[in-house]
Amino acid sequence: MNSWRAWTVWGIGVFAYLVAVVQRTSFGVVGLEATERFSAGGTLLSAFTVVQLVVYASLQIPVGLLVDRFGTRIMVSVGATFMALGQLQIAVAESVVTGIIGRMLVGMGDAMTFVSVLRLVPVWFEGRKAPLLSQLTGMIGQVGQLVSVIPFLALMHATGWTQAFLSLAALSVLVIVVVLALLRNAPPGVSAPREGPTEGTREVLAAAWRQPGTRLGLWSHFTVQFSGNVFALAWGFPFMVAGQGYDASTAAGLMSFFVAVALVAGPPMGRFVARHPLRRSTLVLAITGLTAVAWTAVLLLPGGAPVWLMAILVAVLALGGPCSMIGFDFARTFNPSHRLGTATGIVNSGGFVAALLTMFLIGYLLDVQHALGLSPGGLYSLEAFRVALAVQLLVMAGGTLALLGVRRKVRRDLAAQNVHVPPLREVWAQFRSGRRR
Ligand SMILES: NCCCC[C@H](N)C(=O)NCC(=O)O
Repeated sequence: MNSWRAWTVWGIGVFAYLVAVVQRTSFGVVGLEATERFSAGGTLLSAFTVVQLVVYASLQIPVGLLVDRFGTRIMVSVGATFMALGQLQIAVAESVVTGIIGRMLVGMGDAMTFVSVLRLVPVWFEGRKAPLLSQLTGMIGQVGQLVSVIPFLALMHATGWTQAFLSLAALSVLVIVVVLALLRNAPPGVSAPREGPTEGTREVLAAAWRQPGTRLGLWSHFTVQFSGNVFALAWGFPFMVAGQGYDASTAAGLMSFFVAVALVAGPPMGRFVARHPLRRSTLVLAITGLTAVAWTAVLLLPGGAPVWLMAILVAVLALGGPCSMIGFDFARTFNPSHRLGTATGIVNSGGFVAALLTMFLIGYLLDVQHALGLSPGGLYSLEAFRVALAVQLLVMAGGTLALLGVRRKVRRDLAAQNVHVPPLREVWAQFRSGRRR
């Protein structure tokens, strides 16, 4: 454990995840070229993203079950195969239907990667390192977005659509080769997933779900991550440009700021979680509260939000990504290792289901206001956005209530094992008397 071999295995897993993020985000950065190639407008193009996300979210639990049975090596190489085939398909696709099939294949492969890679951490490293390494996995993977925005876009402009997507397919082939050659599910002598207790699929799923810690992870991921996803993947750009009237370069700058904050916030959050495991859900609630306050300020300010206020909102939204990794920490610490993939899959479905639901509700509310003549400024007017985006507060409130309910159950179970979580006011009083002394 913690040997150079562990670091090599983890490094390969992280590389596979980074490549999955490149594949996931590659289509989004070539919107203009895609509009031309598929002769499709904005709504049809957004179908590519939505279909990909639906496939990704719906496969999380099956993938979790499969990784517990077959292990990371097989799942990541099968995932990379799907992504290579998907990008190959996109490279030659000329119609919307064939393009969407390509994105579905990419979504399938992408779905198999993160949950499988995260499973390597507790198997190859000692427990204290796990929160930080999980954060680093998520954080380094996000660099894949930058690979899409900079070298991939440059390649697209230099060589054209087909060559650029063929190169991405080749990148996933490289992942298959490296993973099959060097990645191992577990260190020698440690039981690999399929050698664990042989529970049936239904038993594993039921046991992972019955564990309140898994549900605490699910609701944490659900509540704190979705708003950032909705902003970055769907409505942030139209809201800033069409709703607030920012120019496109300011909006693009704020999007880059989002990625930068998400990258920087990971390690401190990992260290906080390692030091204060009993305060994990409090951190989730605090970031959710900040998100709600920031959205309320941006949506209520008469005459639109100044750029500095939007930057604060963007920074808070970006914290949601690393903070959502706490959900996986709950899955890891409350489940035995042979059920970890399943529990992680359950948790990971939370944020993405919430994001899809909210993206849909926002689009629906914009359409309804327009159809009823309630948005005279147009479909994407600031007034229409104020109402539509406010629906996020309801989704956040629902997630928070569910989180608080299951947290009570988790704390009761902990108390039965003699682990008591001191109330925050007690911790604060101790902290103050310590400082005075
Ligand atoms: N530093 C932000 C990492 C966010 C990771 C995120 N919480 C997540 O759920 N990722 C799943 C995936 O497949 O990317």
